[in-house]
Amino acid sequence: MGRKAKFDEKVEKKGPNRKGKKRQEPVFPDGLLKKEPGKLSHRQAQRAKKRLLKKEQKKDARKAKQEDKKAKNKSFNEHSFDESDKEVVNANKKRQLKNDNNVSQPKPKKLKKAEKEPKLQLFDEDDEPNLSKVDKKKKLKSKANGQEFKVVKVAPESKQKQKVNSKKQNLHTDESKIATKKNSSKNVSKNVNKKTAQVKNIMQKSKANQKTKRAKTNLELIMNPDTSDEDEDDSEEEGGLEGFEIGESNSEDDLEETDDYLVQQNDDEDDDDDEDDDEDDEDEDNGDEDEDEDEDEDAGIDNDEDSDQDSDAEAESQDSDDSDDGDDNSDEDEEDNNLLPIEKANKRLKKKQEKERKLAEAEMNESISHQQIFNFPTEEELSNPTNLKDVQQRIQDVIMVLSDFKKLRQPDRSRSEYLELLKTDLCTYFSYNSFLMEKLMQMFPLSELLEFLESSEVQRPMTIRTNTLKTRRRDLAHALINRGVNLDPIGKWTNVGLVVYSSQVPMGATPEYLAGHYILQGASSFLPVMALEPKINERILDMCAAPGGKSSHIAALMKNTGVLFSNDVNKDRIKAVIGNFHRLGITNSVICSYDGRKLPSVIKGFDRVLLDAPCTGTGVVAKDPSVKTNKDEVDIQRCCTLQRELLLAAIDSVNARSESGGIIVYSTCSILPEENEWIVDYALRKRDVKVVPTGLEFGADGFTNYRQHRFHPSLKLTKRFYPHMHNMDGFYVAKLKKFSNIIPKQDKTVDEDEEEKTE
Ligand SMILES: C[S@@+](CC[C@H](N)C(=O)[O-])C[C@H]1O[C@@H](n2cnc3c(N)ncnc32)[C@H](O)[C@@H]1O
Repeated sequence: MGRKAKFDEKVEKKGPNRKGKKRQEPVFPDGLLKKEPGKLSHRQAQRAKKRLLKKEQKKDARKAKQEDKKAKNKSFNEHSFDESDKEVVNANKKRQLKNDNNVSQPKPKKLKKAEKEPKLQLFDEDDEPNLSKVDKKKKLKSKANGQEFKVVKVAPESKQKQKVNSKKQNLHTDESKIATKKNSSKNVSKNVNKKTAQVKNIMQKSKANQKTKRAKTNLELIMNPDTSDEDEDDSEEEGGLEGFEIGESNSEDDLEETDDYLVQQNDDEDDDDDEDDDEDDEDEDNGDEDEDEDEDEDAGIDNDEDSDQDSDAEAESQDSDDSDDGDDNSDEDEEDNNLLPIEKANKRLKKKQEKERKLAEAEMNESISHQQIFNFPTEEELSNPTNLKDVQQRIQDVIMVLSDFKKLRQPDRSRSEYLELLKTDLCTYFSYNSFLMEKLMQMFPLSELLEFLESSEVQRPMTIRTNTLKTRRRDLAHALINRGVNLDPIGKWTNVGLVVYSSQVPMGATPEYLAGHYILQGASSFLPVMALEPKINERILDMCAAPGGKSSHIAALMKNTGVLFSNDVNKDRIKAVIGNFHRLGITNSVICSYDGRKLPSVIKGFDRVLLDAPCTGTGVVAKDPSVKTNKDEVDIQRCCTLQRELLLAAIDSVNARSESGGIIVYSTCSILPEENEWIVDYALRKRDVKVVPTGLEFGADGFTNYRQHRFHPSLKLTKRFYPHMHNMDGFYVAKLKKFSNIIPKQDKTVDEDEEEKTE
């Protein structure tokens, strides 16, 4: 229950409406209600008085300044001014004074400069060769300060007002800015000679320009009579009127030319960069005149300048690599003062892009010209050891020549000579023996060969496989992360693999490892077992199992059911299988040590067989760099023969009538076709088997053509994996399905042919 408010008429009601109702009509003194029109209140009168006073002071100061300046410039002006035009003329003089600052001692100096045209063209380089860009910028700033310092004394205004006026002035000059920008891009590419010609033109045009300039001044004054001289500085810096001050005329002219002139002027602006420089130079001279200027005003301007300098400095730091642009930049910086920050940034970005484009072009041209002059090394040069950098360069050069052999070859050199030179250099650079390098050169296009060789130098990322007999990947990952292991799933293609980026503990000694929750295994080693697709309760043979990585994976997929025969001819290596199986909790296996070739005579009838055959290991050179140098033709031949025999034995061990299987997977960690497609192609001819898809979702297709050899088209279904393509060890996987247990009659001549082929 809420409490009821007690009504009391004496208590004043609250709330806007009630209050409004109750409030009496306001009573004002007579003076306020019956105010005489035009009569100001005391306060208003005071303000007006103040304003008037201030205006008077300003006017006086301006006049004093103008007179002072007039006196100074009298000697340079041929025309006298009418007293009746004093106001306008004074304003014109203000502008003229500023312009005069740009062209110190205007007429004589400028004429002198104009006479020395070549010097004008190379202002910064010739006159100030030792000035860095920063120095030049500083100098420009000091010039700018000088100008504004003087100007402020003529028309003292508060900093705020100056800013407002400056904005007004900017608006006023927007038209000219647009014209300038439209034309500046066209004009950037005009060369220094043109500028010289323009200086001459300037001399000729000066009279007309002077008229127009003054007309513009008048227009500005009409539109914005309070505009400070600082604003005028801005507009003139932008409009680039300086180049036209050489003319002598100060006479009053029509305003009609103004707009046209402004566009014309802006057209010319960029071309007159060097002239601007000269005038800046002269400004500096003028700066001396202004040293006695008003300190306060100067400080105000300086603050503005500081902010400009800050933004300039920032822009400069962004664009520091443009520092060699020298005088062009200085001019543009000055011009940039009138641009919005975004416009400045855009301008600089464009400039930078243009510079980068030119650099790239130059680099390309250099590279082409370098290539064009690539000389085949002499015998002496070849026999003398060169440094690796030179070898690397020569590799690139030769690859370039071979890529456009007709055009870039040396007429007296054959393609095979270039290839031989390339092989020698590749062997030197990557430390391969000549035989293996030749094999690789036969396999890959040259550009890909380089990629392969380079990636084969890099260790693959460490990967582990979760032992699903003991744990789940998520739990394992959690446990390892808690131990400071930085890891991720390998990829979508496996749900048991983890890639280890870094670890605070040795990955082969964590409690999880010792407990058998995972095994260290390269990602490529997952692939043959995935292709095998072991099923529970099957009889599976791993013919070459040691040290047991793939075998344990098979056991895990069989979920410790059925029987897994893990065989390896090497009894020492078999010990590693035993150790691993104990650790991983594998209980469905028989570990044996037979020569795989003889196994079918001992045991057969398997649902599936994995033959992870002994090979040259050309896919794992990052792991075992000795492969690069210690494998020769004999090794390959020996491997191939063994691989052929082992594969036939593997096929013979499988029961073609297996309900769930009849599958053979052949794999190697070699990328040589002799050890892969060649072997499978042989088996296709020897046994009643067919190549079936591996079921692996990635990998390059197996070869069907290799040099002069043609393999069965189904070999396309086999898969190749490369370090440079898949970021894993080089690997080969083929999956076969056996259709009959009948072994076709042996044809000895075919075997002999095969051996000849290998040779
Ligand atoms: C590439 S390794 C096998 C690696 C194994 N699959 C694994 O994942 O840990 C090749 C193995 O074949 C074995 N081997 C070589 N000749 C053999 C043969 N005639 N019979 C059986 N095994 C053989 C080697 O001892 C070697 O352990």
